[in-house]
Amino acid sequence: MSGKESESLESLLERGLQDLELDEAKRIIYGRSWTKIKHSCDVDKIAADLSIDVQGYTVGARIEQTRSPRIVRIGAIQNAIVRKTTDGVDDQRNALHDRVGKIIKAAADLGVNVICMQEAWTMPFAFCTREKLPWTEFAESAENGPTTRFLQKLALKHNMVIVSPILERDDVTGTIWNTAVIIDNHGAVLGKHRKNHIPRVGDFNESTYYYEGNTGHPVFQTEFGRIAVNICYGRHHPLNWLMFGLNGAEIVFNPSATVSGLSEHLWGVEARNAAIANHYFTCAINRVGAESFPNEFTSGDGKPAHKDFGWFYGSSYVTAPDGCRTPGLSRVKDGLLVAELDLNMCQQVQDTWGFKMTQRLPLYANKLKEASQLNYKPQRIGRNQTNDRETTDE
Ligand SMILES: NC(=O)NCCC(=O)O
Repeated sequence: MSGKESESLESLLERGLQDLELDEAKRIIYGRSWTKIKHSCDVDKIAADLSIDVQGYTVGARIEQTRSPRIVRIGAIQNAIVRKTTDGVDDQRNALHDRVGKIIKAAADLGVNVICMQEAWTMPFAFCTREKLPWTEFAESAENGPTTRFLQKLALKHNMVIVSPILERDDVTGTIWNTAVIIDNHGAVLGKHRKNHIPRVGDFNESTYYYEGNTGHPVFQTEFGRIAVNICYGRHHPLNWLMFGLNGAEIVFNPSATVSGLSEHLWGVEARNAAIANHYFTCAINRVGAESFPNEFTSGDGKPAHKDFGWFYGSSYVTAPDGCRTPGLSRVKDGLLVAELDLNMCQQVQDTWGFKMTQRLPLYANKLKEASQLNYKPQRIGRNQTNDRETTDE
């Protein structure tokens, strides 16, 4: 590799494998393959005009006798920041509104019913700096801020549900939260969800800005299915995914911001496993590109002072309840992923595998209550492993 970021896992596979071998490799990695959507409009022109990676896939469920298919098209937008981090806050946010607004329009042309952007899509992921200004000025009201106002018009115009992960400034307390705002297809703010699990890893110094969320695990009932949002670091917590499932989610969006060298080998595992374990669709979305900040920072992890976060590797993808996933979007380009799915698959897979029947919630509820007590005694059997070696002065 010439030191340049590789385009995608798929492009690497396609360079090394041909035809049947390539199909077999993808079958082993991704499971039953999704079929490319045959769009009526000129997708290549959309991709060229916007300079984005546009991919569209469809997966069907079995036809039932007593229920019609519940076909929904979901969209994921991944994008780099548009302006420099040293530009004005309003200029940076407006440039992102303009860029993402064009991609939302393209998604509408491609028939998307529900769309989700990446985590904190209206700003650079500046939480690495631990600086309060100007970054906290990106925080805005979930219900009445400029971003929600901007998207409400688009949601109504395109008859589209929009999931907008932003930095929220609580209207009453003035506190800041990492929040996903859900706007329904009539332009109304349906509600919001605040990020449940806040990282303290690498340069992800988010706990400097906001606390763990206090909105629980809401599932939003929309005309295009029951949706929920698991924001980034929450993807590492299976109980977080579980609760959205217990609340009846059919699609869980995972808007994220994460970098190569930290999480890329986990990226294809966690949202995919959540879909399998909870019998719902997941949509993992990651931003792309590198973001450099004016002042050097360190994060107490031994790395020398630096001004950037590393490479946000995109690679957004969708997984069906049966564990079959789409290829990922580009690692290096802005992108729009369209996935057409039949929500009936959730119940069909649940009936086939039965995890909601076999998951033994009362057992684990009791065990978790015990394990969360300060005086918890781990259930261990057998001899203690003696780790202490004889030390000899040589
Ligand atoms: N935004 C965020 O929570 N990132 C934490 C790092 C990771 O989860 O990969």
